[in-house]
Amino acid sequence: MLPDKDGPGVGGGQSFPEGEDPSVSLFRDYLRLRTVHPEPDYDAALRFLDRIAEELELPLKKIEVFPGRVISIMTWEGTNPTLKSILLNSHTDVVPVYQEHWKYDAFSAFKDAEGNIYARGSQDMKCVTIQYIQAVRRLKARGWKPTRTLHLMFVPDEEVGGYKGMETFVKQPEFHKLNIGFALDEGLANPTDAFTVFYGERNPWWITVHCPGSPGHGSRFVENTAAEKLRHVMNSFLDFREKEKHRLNTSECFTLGDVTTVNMTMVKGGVAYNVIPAEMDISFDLRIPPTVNLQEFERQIKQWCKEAGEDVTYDFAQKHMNQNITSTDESDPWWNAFSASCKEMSMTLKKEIFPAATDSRFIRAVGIPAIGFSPMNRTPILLHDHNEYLNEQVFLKGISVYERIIPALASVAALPNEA
Ligand SMILES: CSCC[C@H](NC(C)=O)C(=O)O
Ligand SMILES: [Zn+2]
Ligand SMILES: [Zn+2]
Repeated sequence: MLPDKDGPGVGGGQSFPEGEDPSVSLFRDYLRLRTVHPEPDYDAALRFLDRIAEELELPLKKIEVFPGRVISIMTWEGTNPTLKSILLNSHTDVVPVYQEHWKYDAFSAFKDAEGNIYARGSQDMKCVTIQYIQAVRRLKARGWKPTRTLHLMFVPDEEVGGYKGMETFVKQPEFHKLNIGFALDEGLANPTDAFTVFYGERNPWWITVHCPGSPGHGSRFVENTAAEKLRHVMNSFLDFREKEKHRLNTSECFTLGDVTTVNMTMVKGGVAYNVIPAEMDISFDLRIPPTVNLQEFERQIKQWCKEAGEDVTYDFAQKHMNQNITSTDESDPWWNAFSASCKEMSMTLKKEIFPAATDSRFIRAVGIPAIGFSPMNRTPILLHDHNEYLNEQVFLKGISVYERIIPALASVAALPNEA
């Protein structure tokens, strides 16, 4: 049986397993593209998007932010293009896999008897890309037209920090010309009936503390060693970690996004068993909620380093300082449009701070409200994990969800600053 409601062409000549919804087939085709780090096949993604743009009869603009790093923007112009536009953002890259731990080939998009589709990117976030596309396809098919312009943006390199993607692009004139008023980007699955929405993110700080010390023979009690300082630093950070963990575990209303996490992730130093090293480095991944005073927090780090001993210094590989959050007040027109359409579909929303970092942080940093949302309820959180999967029914429901949310956002009445 061939698919029905989306009509022919959805699969673009790709696989159409018997009886399968064409949106699911398209999703599985996209999952098979190896846009995986460290060498993502971005050309395959660009060819795929070219094909989609042709099918949807929408212009596709490509901006090469760095060599080989292209941002594609598919635009559906609104009937009132002077109003601020809506951004539907998704990244095209995925994180690597440990294939030996997967039940199926991570790039075969295998579907089991329950309809679970296994593939890297099935949750993070190729599902959302295809859901945006299929929602737009359905809206076009039924003759609906947006008032505000819609931009579907497909960005590279989110999984490696976004420098050659969104971080740089938001500072370019081409981005500002898009005149974006509100953005949707990725969220996380929710194992319950509810859907999680993210209105802010914790700031990632990746810090290395350098502990210099007196070298010497490994058989002696040398004073002022690098290791003693490193132990002091390690204890200060990890004691704080315990306190934050306790705060999370004892406060019922807290989620991970509400506390600071600290993880010691690297230790470097030493050349031989019997040579006391002249320096040791210790690195931490810190994630800091938007409610924390960042200046005060850095003063605390400085103090820990001072207490650890002479000449202990630190530097940052990542130090995000922007603490903008997106309004989820019912009086906010964007949030109101988003949440009201979810309510109409009887969806329960759980508002949270995203525990890790997505491209939304760059969007919010330039003053644009952004909500992180991947419509996946009744689904375990498996992003970056082995055997990442998404059930086809949950995936299909997500298309219908966007079919309601997109018109609601595109129809938000002119705001006072747009009049
Ligand atoms: C700080 S750039 C790295 C971005 C990555 N994002 C996710 C979602 O895993 C992270 O939070 O580690
Ligand atoms: Zn992601
Ligand atoms: Zn990811």
